[in-house]
Amino acid sequence: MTDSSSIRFPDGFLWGAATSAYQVEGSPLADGAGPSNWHHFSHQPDAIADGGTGDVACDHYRRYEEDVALMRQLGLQAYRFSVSWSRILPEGRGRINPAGLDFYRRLLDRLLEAGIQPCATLFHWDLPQALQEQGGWANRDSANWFADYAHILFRELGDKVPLWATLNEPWVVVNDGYMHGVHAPGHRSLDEAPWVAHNLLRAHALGVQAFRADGQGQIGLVVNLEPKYAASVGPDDAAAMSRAHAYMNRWFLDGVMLGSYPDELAEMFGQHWPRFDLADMALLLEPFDFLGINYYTRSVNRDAPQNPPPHAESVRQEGAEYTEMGWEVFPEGLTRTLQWVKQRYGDPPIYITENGAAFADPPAHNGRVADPRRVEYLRGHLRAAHEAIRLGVNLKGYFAWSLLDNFEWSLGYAKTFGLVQVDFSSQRRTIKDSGYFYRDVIARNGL
Ligand SMILES: OC[C@@H]1[C@@H](O)[C@H](O)[C@@H](O)c2[nH]c(CCc3ccccc3)c[n+]21
Repeated sequence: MTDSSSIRFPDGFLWGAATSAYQVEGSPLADGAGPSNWHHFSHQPDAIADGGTGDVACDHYRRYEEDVALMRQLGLQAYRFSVSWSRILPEGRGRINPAGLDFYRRLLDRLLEAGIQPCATLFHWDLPQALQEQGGWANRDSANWFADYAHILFRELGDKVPLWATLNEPWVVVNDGYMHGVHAPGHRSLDEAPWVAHNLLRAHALGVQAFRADGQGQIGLVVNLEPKYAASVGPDDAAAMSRAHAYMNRWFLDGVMLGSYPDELAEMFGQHWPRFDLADMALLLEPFDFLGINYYTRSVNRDAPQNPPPHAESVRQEGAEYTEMGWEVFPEGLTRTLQWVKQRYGDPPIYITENGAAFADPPAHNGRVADPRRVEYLRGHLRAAHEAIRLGVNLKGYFAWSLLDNFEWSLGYAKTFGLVQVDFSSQRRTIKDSGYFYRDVIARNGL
């Protein structure tokens, strides 16, 4: 039963949609670009579920003008995208590739002409392969490599970008790339993971300092958060929930907002947990302007001592609705998560920088794609976001994930999140019903 009462968001609330470079651009080596670690990883046998790679993706590198026209059709006020580091710096540092900068200048000019606010993420997982080969984020120098890259973007593109984010979801880089090995670089190392997390946050802080020196606009950090519940009232499951909460939700935010890491992490990593310099922890506290929160689902946890940290596993909920990712549809978790951030971290300005769902959409028919489950997912989560605003959360905007069906990392192209369907054999775009629903939400500034 959908609640039919109408709701209105505050004046000036920012409505957008999001993508990332490796997932939509294609042409990974065009015009002097260097390979990223995701280019390298996706070409490894069996790395990607359907054997997909980002070689073509949505061909956005060449079709960006058509895609900006789609954004206008949807009435987007903002567009969140990421910059491919290895287009700008083919070897990750040193020599700049002017053609790489020129692509993003063209994209930014089209967006500004269309009255769409660019929101640029500096790093959305695609590290230059040349830097991966020097240890990547496990190398303490990675923070400086990132700061130099950031400085170039602020200098070259800064006058066209009002909203910047340093990193997208450091937790996923650590968990999927260094703990479970299912994302680039495909490592499984309890010794590397804590250092990778730490160097990512050092990079974020040095990036913010570079921004303060010569950036314009606002800069933030984007994290994925998921409220954790206990599968039973027993102490073991409660402890598992607490470990899972520390591991996903508190690790990075405590680092940059409180200057410390949760004690549970040292406990669960044991002798693999390093001793971090106090000077480093002070650097992490470099203040930034907003928090980007990516919300999709919650998880219900039980104790799993045999698992790597956080020694927990999620339990499927009988009778609940799930997306194609196996993620429970749980909009109330968004309200709860936003309230938790407000209370724990001092009421920072927040953007929902990603929210969306993968459902098995039908092929386009007569120029239409019926995706009612995605419409209901978005409706429910927009209501939850509005409830958080009513409860006093300083929520400034919302970006739907994603503008386009795209490359869903290790799952390839089968999982579709787009407001717009992409037929990858023809590259034809078709706005789905959820895209038209979202267009109307933006036009009404509410439901
Ligand atoms: O999975 C959908 C999207 C990705 O396509 C985005 O690139 C990424 O920013 C993103 N993060 C999340 C939530 C965190 C997560 C990512 C991957 C696997 C499990 C959880 C969901 N998504």
